[in-house]
Amino acid sequence: MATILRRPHTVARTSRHLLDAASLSQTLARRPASFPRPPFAYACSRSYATPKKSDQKGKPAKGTEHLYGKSSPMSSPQPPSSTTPATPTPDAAPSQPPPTNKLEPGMDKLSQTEEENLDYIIDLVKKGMPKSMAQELDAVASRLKKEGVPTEMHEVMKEVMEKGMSPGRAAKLWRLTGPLARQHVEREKEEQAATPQQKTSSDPGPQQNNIKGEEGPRPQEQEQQGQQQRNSGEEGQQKKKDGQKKKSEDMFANMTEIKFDMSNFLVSAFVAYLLYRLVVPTENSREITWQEFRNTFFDKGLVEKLVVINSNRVRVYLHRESVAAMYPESPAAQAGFFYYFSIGSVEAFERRVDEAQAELGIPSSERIPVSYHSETSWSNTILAFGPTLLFIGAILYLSRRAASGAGGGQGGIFGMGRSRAKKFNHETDIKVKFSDVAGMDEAKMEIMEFVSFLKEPGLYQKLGAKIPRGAILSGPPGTGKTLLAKATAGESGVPFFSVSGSEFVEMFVGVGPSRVRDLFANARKNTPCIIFIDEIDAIGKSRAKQSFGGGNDERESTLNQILTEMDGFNTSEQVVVLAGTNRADVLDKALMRPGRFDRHIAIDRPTMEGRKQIFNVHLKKIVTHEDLDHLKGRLAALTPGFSGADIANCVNEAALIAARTSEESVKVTHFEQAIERVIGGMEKKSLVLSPEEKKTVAYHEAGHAICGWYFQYADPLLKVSIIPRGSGALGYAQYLPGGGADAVLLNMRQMMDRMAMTLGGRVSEELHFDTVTSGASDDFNKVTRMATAMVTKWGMSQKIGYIYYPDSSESQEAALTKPFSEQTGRTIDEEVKRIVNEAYEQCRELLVEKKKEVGLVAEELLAKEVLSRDDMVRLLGPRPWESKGEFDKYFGGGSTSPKQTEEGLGKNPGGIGDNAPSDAGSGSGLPPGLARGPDPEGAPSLYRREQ
Ligand SMILES: Nc1ncnc2c1ncn2[C@@H]1O[C@H](COP(=O)(O)OP(=O)(O)OP(=O)(O)O)[C@@H](O)[C@H]1O
Repeated sequence: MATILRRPHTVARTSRHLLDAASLSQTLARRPASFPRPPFAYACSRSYATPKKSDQKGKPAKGTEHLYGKSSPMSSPQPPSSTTPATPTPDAAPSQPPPTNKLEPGMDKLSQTEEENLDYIIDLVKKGMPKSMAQELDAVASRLKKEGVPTEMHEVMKEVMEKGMSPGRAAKLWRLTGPLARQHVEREKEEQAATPQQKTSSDPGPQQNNIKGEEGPRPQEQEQQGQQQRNSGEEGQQKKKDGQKKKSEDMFANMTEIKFDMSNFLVSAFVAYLLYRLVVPTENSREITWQEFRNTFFDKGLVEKLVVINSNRVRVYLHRESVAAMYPESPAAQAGFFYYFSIGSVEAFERRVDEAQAELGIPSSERIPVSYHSETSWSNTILAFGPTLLFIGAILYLSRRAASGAGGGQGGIFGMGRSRAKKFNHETDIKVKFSDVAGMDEAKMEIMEFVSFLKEPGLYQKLGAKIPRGAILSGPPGTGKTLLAKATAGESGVPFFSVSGSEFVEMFVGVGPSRVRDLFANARKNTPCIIFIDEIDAIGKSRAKQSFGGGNDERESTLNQILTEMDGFNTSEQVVVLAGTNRADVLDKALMRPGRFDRHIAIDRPTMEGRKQIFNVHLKKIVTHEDLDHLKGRLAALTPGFSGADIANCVNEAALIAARTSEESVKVTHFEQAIERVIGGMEKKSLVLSPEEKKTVAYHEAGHAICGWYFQYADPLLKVSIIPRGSGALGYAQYLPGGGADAVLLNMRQMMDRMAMTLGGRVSEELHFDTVTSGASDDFNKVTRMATAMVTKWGMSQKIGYIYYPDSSESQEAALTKPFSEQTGRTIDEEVKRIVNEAYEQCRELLVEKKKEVGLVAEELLAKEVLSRDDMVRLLGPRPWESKGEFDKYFGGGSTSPKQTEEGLGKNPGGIGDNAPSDAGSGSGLPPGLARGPDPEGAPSLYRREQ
């Protein structure tokens, strides 16, 4: 016992084993609760009881044998041999054994039954334990037997035995175990102090065994033993006294150390037992039927009383002593075991009981008492409290997390207010350098200044120059804004905090500003450093615009906090704030003023040269044996309007396609397939067109192709296909934009040719079929938008003149009221119609003239599904107009004359049926900013800036 007490870890292990033992429910469930039967005489059995037949003893009542298989309600499974109690005899005295020890006042000796129960439980939990621990448990049991238990505890135990466990009784027992445990410890210590010699005796007690068995003696005990051996030898009396003094000090230390653990141990043992009883609830009760109840107990006069519980169950209280005498093997003879049966209604039950008693002729004075109880089961209680407990648990968990994570006032409730910014360590995480960012030389130049500021701040400060606080990088998605910011951190060798604007926005008020504060506080601790706020428009939208329709206070205060933090920077604090956005136009002006985001760096989609460089960066990462110079030029020419991210995606797609066909290296065809996929979407093999539909698509695409081939300012065709792609695009035609030349302006002729080419599909349908289809709606959309822009924005209509009318996407006023009068509106309509009609006439004229060629191309398309530029040259001869830019260099001949003009044209996948919102719809002739998907034209960039 003492050794358990000295070792908290041993106790912990013991407790764990107890719990383990309790969870062995499968095995244990089959074990009966073999509480010994109370050895009372069965004198209480009623006189009207059915005469006992000796041959019936221990057997089930007639007709009920089958109910329990081999066992009957009367039979009990084999109790554990170690605890099988002696069969009580009717005349056995129920009294306690004569006391051998004098008990302390307030202590009760355990009765024989209780001692046997204790032995049984100890046996139960000892299963699977190391021997040493089992011995410890035995020691606990023997002490309990020897010294008894407090009277109060004893009474509660009796109640539990009789009435079962209840939360109130459990709490009482819990409360009483603590003092008992302490008392045991003190006794143990006293005994050890009184008989020191016993420790060194040749017959070690269980405690000593435990020490050796587990871990060997502790240094203190080794010392004690050594000292005692010396004492028994020639050492003097003084040494002996010293040794004893030291030992008692040690004991005292141990005693104070283990008090808590001992009570823990007892409590755990108790809880383990409770758990066991919870897990194996059937051990104490068993359901029977009314017939079994009647035949086995009622008719034999064994029933003491009946308790109706919750109006649906009846608990049967038996005369245990009589049951034990009649059925010695039955669990019903054990204290605390009850049979119960279910009833439909209380009235029916009462009637049945009355009838049964009347049948047996029981006089009314001796009728079996029936009482009524309502009980809440433990499981119900747990279920009822479950949600509340879960809730409290969740709150505790969250608040602990907040307390541990916040590390101070910044955390706010549950750490909500802490910044979500990811910190990249400059030494390990940021490997990006400016050399990884291809193209955008001007942007790099501008941002380079921040690098030199972070590297050599003195250079600027000594001249009195104020260091710029930050820069906004704006541009379409995927153009490398984040990459550039990372490269800036990589080059300057400082930590980099990256956060998205949307991460400041939360449903709780005050979280946004709190996160901003936290972010900047973190940054200040790590100076010099760079903060990058991506998608800053999520919080930095113009406050004036937000207020329209209610506004958003939370977002506004987050923005205000950013402004304040940026103002609050000390000029010598080397924190640079970079922000990325796709919509610089919607940002609040206050963000852009000097002293905050001083610089505005626009990053546009890459030019031909930029694309070449980006391809160069990404091609290095994959295996290809192509001539890199030629390849990157060709691919750059094929991908006008692609952003850096599109290019990275294309290269990766190409590698995937090559891998799918188990190629050794990635070839040009793989890249071209990848580009087609990025532009037009996946081929839709599942979409099977009828022959008529296919013919219509072929003539539609042929119409576009012929226009592109013969109009001087239209885009030269590169490829045309009638394999459906993406969502809704039935045909697909790829045009080459001015040989890759990055044109920045579109003149009126180009626009007219583009519009005429876009209408080529429908005109071809009209010329070759009786009727037309719905597939050209997207073409009309593009043409209309371009014609409208010509009239309302580009001053290309004499009737409207040189006036700019913003559309609804550009200004809120325009969204509410048209910026022109009714009269002007009508004139605009007329002018748009006129321009579209002119384009139509131009197209029709050409296609009537080239009707034969349209037929040729369409038939070839029907046969081959895909036509390349070479096929077109084969069918139609060389294109009558010269190629532009580096077209011939990358795509071979096909044109008749040398370079002539510098124009930017786009691919036009505006095939029939691509009215659906597909990427393939990023068609020709769209005014800047109106195209969807990868912008096909280099040209419109100028217009975008003007808008
Ligand atoms: N100039 C470039 N050079 C090399 N790779 C680039 C370039 N631009 C973009 N990329 C590639 O595109 C990927 C995405 O770029 P990034 O995340 O920087 O775009 P972004 O402009 O920040 O986009 P968003 O506006 O959607 O946040 C990069 O990881 C890189 O692989």
